Formats: sequence, C-alpha cells, structure tokens
Amino acid sequence: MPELVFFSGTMDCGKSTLALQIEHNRSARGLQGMIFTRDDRAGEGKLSSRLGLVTDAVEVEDGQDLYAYLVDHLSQGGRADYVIADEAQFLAEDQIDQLARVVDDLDIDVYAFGITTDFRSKLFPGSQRLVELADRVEVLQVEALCWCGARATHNARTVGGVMVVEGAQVVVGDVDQADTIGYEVLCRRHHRRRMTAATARAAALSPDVLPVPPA
Ligand SMILES: Nc1ncnc2c1ncn2[C@@H]1O[C@H](COP(=O)(O)OP(=O)(O)O)[C@@H](O)[C@H]1O
Ligand SMILES: Cc1cn([C@H]2C[C@H](O)[C@@H](COP(=O)(O)O)O2)c(=O)[nH]c1=O
Repeated sequence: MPELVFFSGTMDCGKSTLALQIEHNRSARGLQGMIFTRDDRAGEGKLSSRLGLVTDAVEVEDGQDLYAYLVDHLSQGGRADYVIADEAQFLAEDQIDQLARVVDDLDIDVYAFGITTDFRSKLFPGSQRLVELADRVEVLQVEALCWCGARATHNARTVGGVMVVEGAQVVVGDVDQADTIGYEVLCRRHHRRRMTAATARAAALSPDVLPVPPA
C-alpha cells in the first residue's frame, strides 16, 4: 500500500541525507523518482546534504500543483515510481494535499522531509498539514544535540550567536553561522530560556559567576 511518510526533525539531523539515501537505493534498483525541493541552501533545483551529497530536483514554485505536475509527467511518458519532497516545511498546505492525492490516486509512495517547527517553535503550515495527513511520521534516529548534550528538539534563529524571536517565518540559512543570521538547535529548556552556546559561554565567563576568593 503506498504511503505518505513525513520524516521530521530539527535542522541538521540528517533529513536530506536520508532523502538522498532513499533516492540512491531505489535508483540503484532501476526505479525512477520525482524529486521536489524548495529553497535548498545549495540553490535552485538542488537537494543537498551537509555530508556533501547533492542531486538535481524540481524546484517547487508558489501555487504549483504537484499532483497536476505528476499527472503531466506520466501522461507524457515519464516515470515516477516514488516521490521525494525535501524542505517540505516550505510547501503550502494545498501542495501537501496534492502529495496525499498522489499517494491515493496515483498509487505512488511519497517521502516528505522537513523541520516541524520554526524558530518560534510554531508549526510551519506545510508541516502541520503533513502531521494531519501523513500515514506515518518518522523521527530521525540520529539525534541532533543541544550544546548542553540533551537531545535537540527545537530550532533557534540567531544573530551573532544570540537567539532572536522576531522576524519572518522563512529565512533560508544554516547552522554554525556565528557572524550573520543563522540557526542553532537546542533542547526545549534552553530554547525557552533563549540560551544558545554563545550566550551560555558568555554567562560562564561573566565575573558574576566566577568563584569569589575568600576574604
Ligand atoms: N563532517 C561530518 N562528518 C560526519 N557527519 C557529518 C558531518 N557533517 C555533517 N554530518 C552529519 O550530517 C547531519 C546533517 O545532515 P543533513 O542531511 O544536511 O541534515 P538536515 O537535512 O536534517 O538539515 C548531521 O547531523 C551529522 O550527523
Ligand atoms: C527554524 C527555521 C528554519 N528555516 C530555514 C533554514 C533552512 O534554510 C531550512 C531548514 O533546512 P535544514 O535542511 O532542515 O537544515 O529552513 C526558516 O526559514 N525558518 C525557521 O524558522
């Protein structure tokens, strides 16, 4: 039975790597996938992982009908044995409905990959719809870690290492961008306290918390 599967997690937990592995294993067996992405850091029409792997993909546009795109592709003699949709948090709710229709009406497996929540710990509309519609939601096995060593469950947006809570929901970027706008994965406790690696380090070095020598 074909499925709509949502592989979800924080940034930097290996989602795109898994997408590329699924693609590799299936194409090694002669299957042909349709790969969608949107706003990958590597540029338009790319699905990339931080391990250095990259493949070409169809860049999804605003308002594009993904079901119609697949039907068009198939009716022109193209093949699509499975569908991969990376950065699925950036898709519109309608586009997730269209992916569910691909599963139900075209009998094609759809594997969607994306972060669940934004820097304010609010669901992205595309991720919300995936949670609502997916046959399965899979959390990735390799844990991304907070600076404290706990499992990272939240995405923080940082400017110069300091967590911010104002701004547009979508700002394409990466982890480990200390000087500019970047992201850092945190456990809930430190996300709530807005404590990033940089601010924790600064607090540890602050004279206020240095041991006071005996008088
Ligand atoms: N130099 C490295 N050596 C080994 N693993 C790495 C290295 N750099 C990144 N990774 C792995 O890649 C993961 C990020 O993979 P990626 O697919 O880009 O994540 P996502 O798509 O979830 O943001 C990291 O969690 C880490 O496990
Ligand atoms: C938290 C958050 C992230 N983004 C962007 C930043 C990246 O471009 C992608 C996530 O990519 P990854 O492969 O999972 O690392 O999403 C954003 O636009 N808004 C946010 O709140």
